[in-house]
Amino acid sequence: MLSPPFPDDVPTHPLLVIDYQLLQEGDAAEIERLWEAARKLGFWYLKNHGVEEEASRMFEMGEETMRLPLEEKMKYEQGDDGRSFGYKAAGSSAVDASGQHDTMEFINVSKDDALAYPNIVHRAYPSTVNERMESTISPFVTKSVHVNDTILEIFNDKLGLPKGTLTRLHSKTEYSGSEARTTKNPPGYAPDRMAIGAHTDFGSLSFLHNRLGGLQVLPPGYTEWQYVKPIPGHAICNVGDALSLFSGGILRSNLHRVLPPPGPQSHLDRWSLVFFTRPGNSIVLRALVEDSPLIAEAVRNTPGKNFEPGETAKEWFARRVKYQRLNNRVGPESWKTSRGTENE
Ligand SMILES: O=C(O)CCC(=O)C(=O)O
Ligand SMILES: [Fe+2]
Repeated sequence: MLSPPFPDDVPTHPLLVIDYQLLQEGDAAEIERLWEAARKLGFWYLKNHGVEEEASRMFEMGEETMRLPLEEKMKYEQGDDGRSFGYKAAGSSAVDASGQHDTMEFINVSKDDALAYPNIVHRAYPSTVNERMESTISPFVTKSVHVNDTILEIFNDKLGLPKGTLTRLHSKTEYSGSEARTTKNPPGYAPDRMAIGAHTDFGSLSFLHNRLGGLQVLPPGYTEWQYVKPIPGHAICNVGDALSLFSGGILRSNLHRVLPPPGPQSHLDRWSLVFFTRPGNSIVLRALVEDSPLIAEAVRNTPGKNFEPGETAKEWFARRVKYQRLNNRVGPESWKTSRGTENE
């Protein structure tokens, strides 16, 4: 898919490029660079991840799904009770406290549903999803889980946690909010109109595939949003709230948002694809202070911060999704209720 280049006259933020191949080989210098990226910004590029073909097929699945009549897609809508799985129509969520609506549609497929197919764990999906569950979605999910698990194991060691701690919190045997998401944002909106509002991700790790620009980060100490330039073959990875809480804030869950693609890309449909790894539903989100002296020390050194929101991963996730939905909005306080680690 050839598209006009990302413009060179907009502010971009460089991310460290991490080589997944080297991570798998246990390369100490590469692990150190990943550790730096995850603590300082919480975002990095990942190359040599081996999921390019599966990602391309996921984009095809997304195109087939978004081409369905809106009425058909709405049969699989995520609803207002805080569930993410299913279809999210453009305009159903707020992008800020004023209640401005988002412009992006999603299809979210649960990891559990993809891997159990044709059995249903959580819910049913449109025909275009079902037709590609085995050929496209399940292989993408399986590979993405493996990439994120590899990174979680590295963080486990660097955080000084007993072996297998983070793996256990993201267990293969417990259902979770982990999901694959394909998004579409149509052209025609003002260049500064948010497609998705400023947020931190809700789970542990996000594995994002972008073709066009539009993703922006607000790096620590900055007051101006910066674009993250898409690089062919490079995924964009980031830390989410759950992992930030587990680590006592050592790992950074950074604010980001999506605008229309800048410059000559602005007249195109913008597609993106994410795999979100989230903890098992029953896992209580809190700093793992008893398991790691490093985490205990990090918490001691940031006395103003609350690393114990008193929610399970499922509750945290549902609250955040639910109160972003405009159907649940009663005022600016609804946006506040939907927040995670953003304001800390
Ligand atoms: O589309 C993108 O580039 C990012 C999407 C995102 O931040 C999200 O879905 O949480
Ligand atoms: Fe995000």
